[in-house]
Amino acid sequence: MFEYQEWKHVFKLDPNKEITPEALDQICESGTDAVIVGGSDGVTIENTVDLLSRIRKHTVPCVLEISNIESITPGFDYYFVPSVLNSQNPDWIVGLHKKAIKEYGHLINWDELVTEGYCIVNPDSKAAKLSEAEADLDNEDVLAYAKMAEHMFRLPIFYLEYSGTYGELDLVKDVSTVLNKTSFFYGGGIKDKEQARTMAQFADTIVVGNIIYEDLEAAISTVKVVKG
Ligand SMILES: CC(C)=CCC/C(C)=C/CC/C(C)=C/CC/C(C)=C/CC/C(C)=C/CC/C(C)=C/CC/C(C)=C/COP(=O)(O)OP(=O)(O)O
Ligand SMILES: O=P(O)(O)OC[C@@H](O)CO
Ligand SMILES: [Mg+2]
Repeated sequence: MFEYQEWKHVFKLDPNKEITPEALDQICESGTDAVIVGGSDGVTIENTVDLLSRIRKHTVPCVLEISNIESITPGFDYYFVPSVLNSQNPDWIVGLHKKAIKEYGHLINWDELVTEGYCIVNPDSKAAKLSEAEADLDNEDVLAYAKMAEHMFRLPIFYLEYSGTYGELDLVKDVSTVLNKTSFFYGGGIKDKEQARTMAQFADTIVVGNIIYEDLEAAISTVKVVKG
């Protein structure tokens, strides 16, 4: 399956973290719909190309989630570009994007570029700090961002980012009811199959990240409950 709108489960691998060849084989052959390569710090062209070349031994679709201009490299199936809707600094919403497009616009295959409307709701996460997100939001704020993503900006993806901590189910449920055309990605704190199953009831796609590096077996177990 290649179309990201159909993905139910994805793993996010951090180029700045070590993963053994055996663990990477298990992730890529797990039955997940795709592997996203991305992280908020220490992402370089070297560790990105290294991880891409290792993942490419497998057939799983592979996405670069761009966190800085310097580590963009050809060879991914898609380029996911975050725009942090709740950032207080326009650089993280459109500013860095304008700079990148001015410089590399002629190289962009627009069919491979997919914009993610990020709403970062864990104020302690690295991503929130880096992108200067106003993350202490109430549920109505988050729902407003979700509606904005779909109806105003017509973004392909709304990404509710709890990075590092498990989210509030009622909010995830409510977000799912306001999104129809925009795909709803949920990420943050999924550590076992029960948590994966719960969030996958409401999100179109769940993103499993850090647990890969803490408990590989638990990470792998999140695939089957979501994909069947
Ligand atoms: C040659 C070639 C292939 C050309 C292609 C050209 C192309 C695709 C150009 C792209 C143009 C473009 C629009 C680029 C955007 C540039 C850019 C830098 C945008 C900013 C992105 C952004 C807002 C980043 C903020 C941080 C963020 C939201 C990162 C996402 C990843 C994330 C949340 C990871 C989780 O954090 P983690 O590191 O795992 O944290 P822990 O360590 O705590 O777990
Ligand atoms: O690492 P975790 O907490 O699983 O979060 C996944 C992803 O949303 C991070 O960008
Ligand atoms: Mg992480």
